[in-house]
Amino acid sequence: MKKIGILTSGGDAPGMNSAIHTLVKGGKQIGIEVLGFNKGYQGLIDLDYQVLDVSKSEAYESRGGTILGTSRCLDFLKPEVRQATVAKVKDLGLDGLIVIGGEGSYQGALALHQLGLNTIAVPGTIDNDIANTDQTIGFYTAVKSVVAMVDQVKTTAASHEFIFAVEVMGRRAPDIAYWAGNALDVEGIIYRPEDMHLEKVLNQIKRSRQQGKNYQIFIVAEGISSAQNFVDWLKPHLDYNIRPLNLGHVQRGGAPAALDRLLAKGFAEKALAALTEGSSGLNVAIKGRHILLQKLEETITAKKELVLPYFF
Ligand SMILES: Nc1ncnc2c1ncn2[C@@H]1O[C@H](COP(=O)(O)OP(=O)(O)OP(=O)(O)O)[C@@H](O)[C@H]1O
Ligand SMILES: O=P(O)(O)OC[C@H]1O[C@](O)(CO)[C@@H](O)[C@@H]1O
Repeated sequence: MKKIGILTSGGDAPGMNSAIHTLVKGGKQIGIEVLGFNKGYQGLIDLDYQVLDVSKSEAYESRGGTILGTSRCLDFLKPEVRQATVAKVKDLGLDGLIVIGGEGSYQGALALHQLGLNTIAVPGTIDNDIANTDQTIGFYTAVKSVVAMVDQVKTTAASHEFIFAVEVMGRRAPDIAYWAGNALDVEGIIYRPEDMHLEKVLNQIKRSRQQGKNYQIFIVAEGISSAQNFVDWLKPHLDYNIRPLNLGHVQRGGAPAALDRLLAKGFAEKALAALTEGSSGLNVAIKGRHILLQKLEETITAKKELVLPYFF
């Protein structure tokens, strides 16, 4: 094996650069050239890449985002585009590819494997929306950011006796809402459709006020409701002021937490070893303290669980 490619796809996630650096450094150590395709699958289609060296990847290793850029590439959804792309990258002499991304990117990685390009996927998304792995790269950092931002809004909430509906990211999975909401002392976490239950929410507010707390926080997973929609729904039934707060893309920013850097390094080492041994159609994952390889086809169809890092 002489030449491999790597790309980041879907939303960026803090820790992607740590994974990239580990792959570049690891590749160098075993004499493999590492091409970084720019802007996700778009770079693969256009053969738009950079030859990565350790001095560059090292400089960005501790930063958020991705030095390769990323995209949501609609062209890659077309089977004929994927087929032509595989032919082109094989002509380029590429022996294999590592895709770092979320659930959608996994679908793309599986398609490439089925077309005969050796491909390994690495879970990189703040959403933690991939089945059969405890965490994805970027998730810890996003939860940490959400907790810090909600802590920050508490003082103004208390001063004005406001209720805040705080919308957090997670299109297909409410993990950020669930973890951050449990880490914080909030009145409610709206992470399932049944949590939009008027009587339950009003009781949560009443109980909190009776206990002497003069502000309330509801964490709302974006897949269930927007902050504004939650406010519009609740406001007619309240005697208190309520405000929407959509935390938005700041959740994807910032430097990766140490745990995300560790995870990224472990994932990248495992993925590189698998690719260089000739494996394909696999993804890396973490279960408990073990980094594992799994079949992409099974991961994509498996049911995603929602769990905290411990059990009560
Ligand atoms: N079914 C599919 N077949 C082939 N490629 C796909 C498929 N679904 C998604 N992709 C490719 O993967 C890209 C990223 O997918 P998507 O936008 O869903 O983000 P993601 O990887 O799930 O990350 P995030 O969780 O951060 O949003 C898409 O833009 C597309 O190029
Ligand atoms: O940046 P975009 O394309 O608006 O995507 C936002 C989506 O990406 C994610 O942040 C995941 O990367 C989701 O939580 C969110 O719904």
